[in-house]
Amino acid sequence: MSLAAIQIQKSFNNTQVLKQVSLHCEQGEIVGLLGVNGAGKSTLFKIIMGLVSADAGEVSITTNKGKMLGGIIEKPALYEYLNAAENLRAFGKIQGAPVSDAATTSYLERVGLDTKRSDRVKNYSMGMRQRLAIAIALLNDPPFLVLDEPFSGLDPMGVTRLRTLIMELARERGIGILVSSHLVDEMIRTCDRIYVINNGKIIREDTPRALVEKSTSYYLISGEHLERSKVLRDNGALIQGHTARVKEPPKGIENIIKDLAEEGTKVFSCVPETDIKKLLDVVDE
Ligand SMILES: Nc1ncnc2c1ncn2[C@@H]1O[C@H](COP(=O)(O)OP(=O)(O)OP(=O)(O)O)[C@@H](O)[C@H]1O
Repeated sequence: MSLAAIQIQKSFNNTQVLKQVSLHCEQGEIVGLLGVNGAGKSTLFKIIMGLVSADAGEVSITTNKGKMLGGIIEKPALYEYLNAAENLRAFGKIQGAPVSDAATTSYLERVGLDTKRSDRVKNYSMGMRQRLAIAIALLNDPPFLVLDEPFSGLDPMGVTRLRTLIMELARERGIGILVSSHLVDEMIRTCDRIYVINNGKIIREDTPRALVEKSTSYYLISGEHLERSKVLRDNGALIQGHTARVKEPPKGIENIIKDLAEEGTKVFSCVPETDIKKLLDVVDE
């Protein structure tokens, strides 16, 4: 089973916002669409969801399932004055597939929401809303999910939990997930494959590893007694407390980590300092 957008074109008021955009997502795969504000992510997802029509191109979903696609575009739309179970039942009715009490509980459990909670969703945090919206999108078990900027507005804990949920849905349930974001770090951590969109055009398709390499010049290394490290000094690192900012040398960051281990410096983490502009600049050259 696969989902594909093929050569999609779209203009608003004579301005082309999608230029021959093609992408695909297979079952169980998490595919990212990474781009800055206004790049065309939401428009493409709306076209894939059938909410907006394309001027040219086609969306193809090969599946034998009844409901092919579930999704959240922009902010999750929920009935504020209903509780979570009532929301699921209301959306089930709209989708023409009434949800039993047992199924309601199972959908809430699947997205990690408290099945006992009975107050209206008006009181819910952004993270809880996203989860409930995903439960609604999962009604009738579509093989594909489209999530537009699901991480926006979440606190760091909410981001981690949502990422875990997305990964579980893909790995354990085989759902193909298309997810958009303007955050390189989030895409790198979450996705199997990433498309970069700029000015309505897909300008690259990469693995997370390749994107880290292309979007990163500096790494933040956390560890113990970094100020005593000769390796960091020799590599011109800027050290502040337990953190050192170091430029990746031509021989690769992994060699600095290896040298630090040999030197006896304890390292807790090494995180790339990603910059989306580096991905866009390369193409502008
Ligand atoms: N209905 C519309 N009418 C006119 N212009 C539109 C419409 N919808 C989107 N656009 C324009 O299309 C371009 C792409 O917008 P889109 O919302 O797809 O970008 P995005 O990458 O999702 O951005 P963001 O991350 O800010 O949501 C923007 O210039 C936007 O102003």
